[in-house]
Amino acid sequence: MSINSPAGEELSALIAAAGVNMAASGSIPAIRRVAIFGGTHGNELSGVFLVKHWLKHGGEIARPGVEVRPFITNPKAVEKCVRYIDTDLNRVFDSQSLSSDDVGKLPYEIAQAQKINSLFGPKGSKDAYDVILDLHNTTAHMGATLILESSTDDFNIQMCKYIQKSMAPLPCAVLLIEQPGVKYETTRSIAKHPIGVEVGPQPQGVIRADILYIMKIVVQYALDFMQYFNEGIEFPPCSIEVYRVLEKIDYPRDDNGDLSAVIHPTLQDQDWKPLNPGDPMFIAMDGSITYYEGEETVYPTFVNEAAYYEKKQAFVKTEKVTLTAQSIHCNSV
Ligand SMILES: CC(=O)N[C@@H](CC(=O)O)C(=O)O
Ligand SMILES: [Zn+2]
Repeated sequence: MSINSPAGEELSALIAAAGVNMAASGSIPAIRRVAIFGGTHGNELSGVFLVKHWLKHGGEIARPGVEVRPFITNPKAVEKCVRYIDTDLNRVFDSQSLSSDDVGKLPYEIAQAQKINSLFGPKGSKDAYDVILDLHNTTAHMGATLILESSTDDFNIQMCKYIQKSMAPLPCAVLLIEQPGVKYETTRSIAKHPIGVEVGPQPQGVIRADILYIMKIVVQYALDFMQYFNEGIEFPPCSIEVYRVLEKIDYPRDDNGDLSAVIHPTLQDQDWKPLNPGDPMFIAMDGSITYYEGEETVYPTFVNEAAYYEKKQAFVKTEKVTLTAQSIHCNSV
């Protein structure tokens, strides 16, 4: 069938209606500005340590034709080794906080968010950085995890695929936090292609060499991917399995809001493993157990994350889904 035939025209119209642009398919500008954020939470020390290291030894993250800028995003929280001073920096990159002009009276992290947005954004604009890798640690047994905020960013899906292949046989999960109601306005969200790097388990205020090493190689593979992309390598269509966040689950609590049960031992450290209907979730001091009563198997993660007690979150339920990306290549080689 020729593309000029009436049937061909019909087909093109159908393809156009489906939102597929055949001519520009997968053609993306070169990556020119990349930021590596550490200390978004001041007590997650792998990212703080790596960013401080790279501020002195920039050669390790340098890539031809790319500005790679390491940056401590919450210096006061880093100094005090706390998650935040006034409010969680990784929740305040919404348009209202970013435009609030109560200068002088602003909570520290809101002022800091505005400063970061003017240096690396503005969020949603053409001047925003191309990629931001934001480095976090978790007290949960998640291993290496990449956090995606969009299921349709082909560049990021391809980058996740590349990092996963490079890490093997070490696992590298991908968590998709796109769900309305669960999604939050992250520091990295000001970039065109935001990626969270979450590695655990590591206690708050502690650095473990194994966790540090995993975080370091994830960043290096991400930079390698961007370099190959800029050099004109075409990445063929791919698919990745991701864990899509469904909902947060809180601990059982008493009338005062205090915990009345803790994570059950058979769920502790079992991030990414199936939780089936009837499986234990929590156990109280009298030995009574709260069971999972849903109908579907789910995959819990962020199980017993220390920072989430105040957020009323014992773990998040996820489901496994497949994301696909079309082939991508750089349009400015
Ligand atoms: C433990 C931790 O801080 N996790 C991050 C996850 C993310 O960056 O999306 C957060 O809650 O902001
Ligand atoms: Zn964090």
